[in-house]
Amino acid sequence: MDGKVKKQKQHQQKHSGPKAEKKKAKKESGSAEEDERKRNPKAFAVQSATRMAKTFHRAQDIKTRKHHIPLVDRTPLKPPPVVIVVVGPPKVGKSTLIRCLIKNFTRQKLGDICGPVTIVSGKKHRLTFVECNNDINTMIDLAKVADLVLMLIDASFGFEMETFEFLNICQVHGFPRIMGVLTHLDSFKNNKTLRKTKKNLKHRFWTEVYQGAKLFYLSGMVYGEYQTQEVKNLGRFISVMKFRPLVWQTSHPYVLVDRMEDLTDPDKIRTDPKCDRTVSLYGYLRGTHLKNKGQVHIAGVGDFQLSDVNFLPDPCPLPDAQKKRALNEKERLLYAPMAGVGGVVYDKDAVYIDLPASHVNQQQVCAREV
Ligand SMILES: Nc1nc2c(ncn2[C@@H]2O[C@H](COP(=O)(O)OP(=O)(O)OP(=O)(O)O)[C@@H](O)[C@H]2O)c(=O)[nH]1
Repeated sequence: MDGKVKKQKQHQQKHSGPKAEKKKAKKESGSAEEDERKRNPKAFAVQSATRMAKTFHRAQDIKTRKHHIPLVDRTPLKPPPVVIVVVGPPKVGKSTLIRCLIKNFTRQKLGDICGPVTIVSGKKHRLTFVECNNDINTMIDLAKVADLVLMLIDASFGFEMETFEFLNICQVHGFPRIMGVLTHLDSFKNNKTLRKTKKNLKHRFWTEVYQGAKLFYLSGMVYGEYQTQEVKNLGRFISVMKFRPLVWQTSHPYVLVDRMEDLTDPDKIRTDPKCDRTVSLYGYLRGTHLKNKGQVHIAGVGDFQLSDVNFLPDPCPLPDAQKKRALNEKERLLYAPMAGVGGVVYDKDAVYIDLPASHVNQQQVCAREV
């Protein structure tokens, strides 16, 4: 061979003649698919009735899911943080899970979980974690305001009364989104039992919540924390989740108080410990507009009249709009005033800045030098 490759003749499409006309007619009628079905009926026949039923059900499910009555989206441009309530029987791992999720999002370690903890989890997302105590009043209050419920279940024990109680309470004001989390999976030594338990609990959970409800598995602990990858997956799932506003939540103004300040004169309290107190409550306003001087109900306390409503700077602001994918360290904010972290605390008349111990020492040294 002399190295030259002979060029193949290219296919020339016919534009005239009987074949071309036939093709053109076929194209215009658009019955190619019909034709195929006729020509090869076996390929399009139902192979398995079960699979066919499943496909049909799935298609119908997706169709009906779209049939929701459209709701007016009243959320402001910068929506308040999403409320995530962590529920479960005692010692199931609620505090551990919140601590791990906070560490996953903000890279900060929190000691005690006390009151709501708000974090910036993404460019447009903020989350508020609340641990639900196992008394009926807390459950009722939190079921109303929850956007997402993380329902912790001790796999070595199974479902407990607290879980069912909370589920029943949830039905009153509209069901928030519920996600199950199985813990204590490391107590199973036998793989077969573990698989069986997981399956049983999953089906039980589906019966209680809805078919196909998401259930996460936390398969063990490393140095007192859940496995990083599992927590990361759970965090990712939470932060991209979409929430359908519940009717109760969109028709009422409500505040999940994350900080309280007693403004009563200490002298007055000393002389009469049961005197009327003046308190200021802080929190993000959710739902509808809150009227100044209006009547409010404080859960577990009673009905009161507001003396004043004020806007305060956002203690946990979203990052400024910038074109980048992830948050930087400065933007991963954490606000948990009841747990005593967060750095900056806004009061009615003052701003407190928490300085770490090392910082304080440095300043004192500087002052002495001066
Ligand atoms: N082996 C094992 N231990 C766990 C697991 N989850 C939690 N624990 C342990 O269970 C204990 C209780 O965890 P917490 O996070 O304090 O549980 P809690 O639900 O907040 O408890 P209360 O606030 O008292 O209701 C801790 O010592 C954890 O180390 C798990 O998956 N496996």
